Amino acid sequence: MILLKDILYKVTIESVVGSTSVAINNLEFDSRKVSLNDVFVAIKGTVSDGHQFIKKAADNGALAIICEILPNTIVNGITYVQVADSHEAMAIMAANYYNNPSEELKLVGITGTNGKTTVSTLLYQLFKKAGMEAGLLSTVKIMVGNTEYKATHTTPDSLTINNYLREMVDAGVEFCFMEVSSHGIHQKRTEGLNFCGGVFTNLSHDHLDYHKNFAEYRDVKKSFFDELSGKAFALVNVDDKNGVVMLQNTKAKKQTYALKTYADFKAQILESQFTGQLLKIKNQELWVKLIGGFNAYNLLAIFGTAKLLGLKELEILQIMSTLESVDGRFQYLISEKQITAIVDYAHTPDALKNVLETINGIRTGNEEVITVVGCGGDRDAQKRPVMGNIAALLSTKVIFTSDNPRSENPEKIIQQIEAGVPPEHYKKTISITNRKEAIKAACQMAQENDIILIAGKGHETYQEINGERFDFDDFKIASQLLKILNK
Ligand SMILES: CC(=O)N[C@H]1[C@@H](OP(=O)(O)OP(=O)(O)OC[C@H]2O[C@@H](n3ccc(=O)[nH]c3=O)[C@H](O)[C@@H]2O)O[C@H](CO)[C@@H](O)[C@@H]1O[C@H](C)C(=O)N[C@@H](C)C(=O)N[C@H](CCC(=O)O)C(=O)O
Ligand SMILES: Nc1ncnc2c1ncn2[C@@H]1O[C@H](COP(=O)(O)OP(=O)(O)OP(=O)(O)O)[C@@H](O)[C@H]1O
Ligand SMILES: N[C@H](CCC[C@H](N)C(=O)O)C(=O)O
Ligand SMILES: [Mg+2]
Repeated sequence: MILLKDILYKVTIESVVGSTSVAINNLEFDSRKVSLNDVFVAIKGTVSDGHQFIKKAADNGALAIICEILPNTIVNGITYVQVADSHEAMAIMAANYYNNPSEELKLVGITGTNGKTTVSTLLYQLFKKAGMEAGLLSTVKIMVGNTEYKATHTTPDSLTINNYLREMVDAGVEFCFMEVSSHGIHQKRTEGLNFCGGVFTNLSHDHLDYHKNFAEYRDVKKSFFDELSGKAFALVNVDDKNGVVMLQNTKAKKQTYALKTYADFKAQILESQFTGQLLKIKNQELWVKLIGGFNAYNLLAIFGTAKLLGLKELEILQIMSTLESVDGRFQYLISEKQITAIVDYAHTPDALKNVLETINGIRTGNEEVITVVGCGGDRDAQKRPVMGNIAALLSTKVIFTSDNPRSENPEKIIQQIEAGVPPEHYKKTISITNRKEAIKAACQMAQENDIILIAGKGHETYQEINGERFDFDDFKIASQLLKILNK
């Protein structure tokens, strides 16, 4: 039996109407999911305000309402708890409800604009290969040991997080690696969790639709490190100028990694090829299968984290050389006619630039680099012309197309991307709204040894148009088309 007052432990309460010594059933933040004796948390969202659904929750049988503003009508028999911040209250209550699972395993949060999925997934793989029980909360999937669940968010809501963490603890998981998105931090989805470490990958342009400006976006990320405990570690990339910003006010043990500057964990890239790269870490040379300078950073972050979590250096390096790239991250195939098709989740300017620079760095001759790219609808519109510019400057041919248009007009999105193309590069770009047709055109254009980059959707297996999701898989489509076209 769980009492309301037990899950309110550590919540900042402003006032209470009714008794908190009542036995509760579930905790919910969506009135539509409330049933008899549940607790409903009213949250001010980005689209609607949960306070408007308090009556609906009561009608559905809620026993207690947690809210920032008490409703005008108080129903007898329901307990109302007024809190300073519903998001925060829900996260703390969720942790209490599931008996604080984050304190029973080693939880590491990975944040930054790019690289979160890569770093957290590789850490999960590394720890499993080292014989540990591991868990993963990522954009691509959720893993509780070997059991896979579908992910809906990069960082799920606090109830979902704590639910999975409890399942992990019960399954004997010792280490959990989770992505911490800026939306997640801002909406306090990770509040009340006990992190034993935080990792910062990098910070560049994204989500300027949600955050007021870059400074706010940076400060939201920083607040994650501000809240780490003195027992935790904060491992940051100091080649990124915002790395030191993340460490400014943290109580955690400060640790750094870098390729270019002085740091606790350093690496050198000795050689780069299409099939991998040769790295030097701690005077040990190792061949890794992941390519690109950005992956050297990701691998160094993994090395540092694993070391800080107590694994032996040599074992870490041995396992690192066996790690495979994550689904939809520089996933490539070479066709019969020696055309290389690469699918990559680059959906930010920095990621697109890195991936194209990596491709250009390993080109051997005069191959064409044909980029197929778009930008998501209902997301940061400011990044569109910037990505258009990068695609045009770093490719020999570009086909602008749709990503997930969501509720927006796909042609308008493409026009905004095209606005960033310098006039002297107009000739090399075309636009084809239908993504499958765009990939087909790229496959038709490609000749022996050419490289096709299909960017933005990576592992996604759908395309969202007008609120509807259709089956769509960049990698499958490209491989089928290259076969059909006898390329
Ligand atoms: C913009 C955003 O982050 N939205 C998230 C937010 O929803 P919201 O604020 O829009 O909620 P709302 O619809 O306004 O509703 C407010 C409240 O009323 C409640 N409600 C609503 C209707 C009703 O009938 N009854 C009711 O009780 C809702 O349950 C909610 O508690 O809170 C919801 C619950 O946690 C999230 O599912 C939802 O994610 C949406 C689906 C989303 O697309 N989020 C993306 C942008 C996101 O979070 N992305 C980041 C990764 C980004 C990255 O790093 O690249 C992520 O971590 O996934
Ligand atoms: N360390 C890095 N620095 C810059 N770019 C990177 C880095 N790691 C990966 N990328 C690029 O960013 C893309 C997305 O990588 P990944 O999925 O690991 O990032 P993410 O932070 O999880 O993204 P999201 O915010 O969508 O969850 C990759 O496909 C690659 O192009
Ligand atoms: N986590 C990111 C993913 C973007 C992926 C891209 N394919 C798009 O749909 O914009 C977001 O939700 O903003
Ligand atoms: Mg991710």
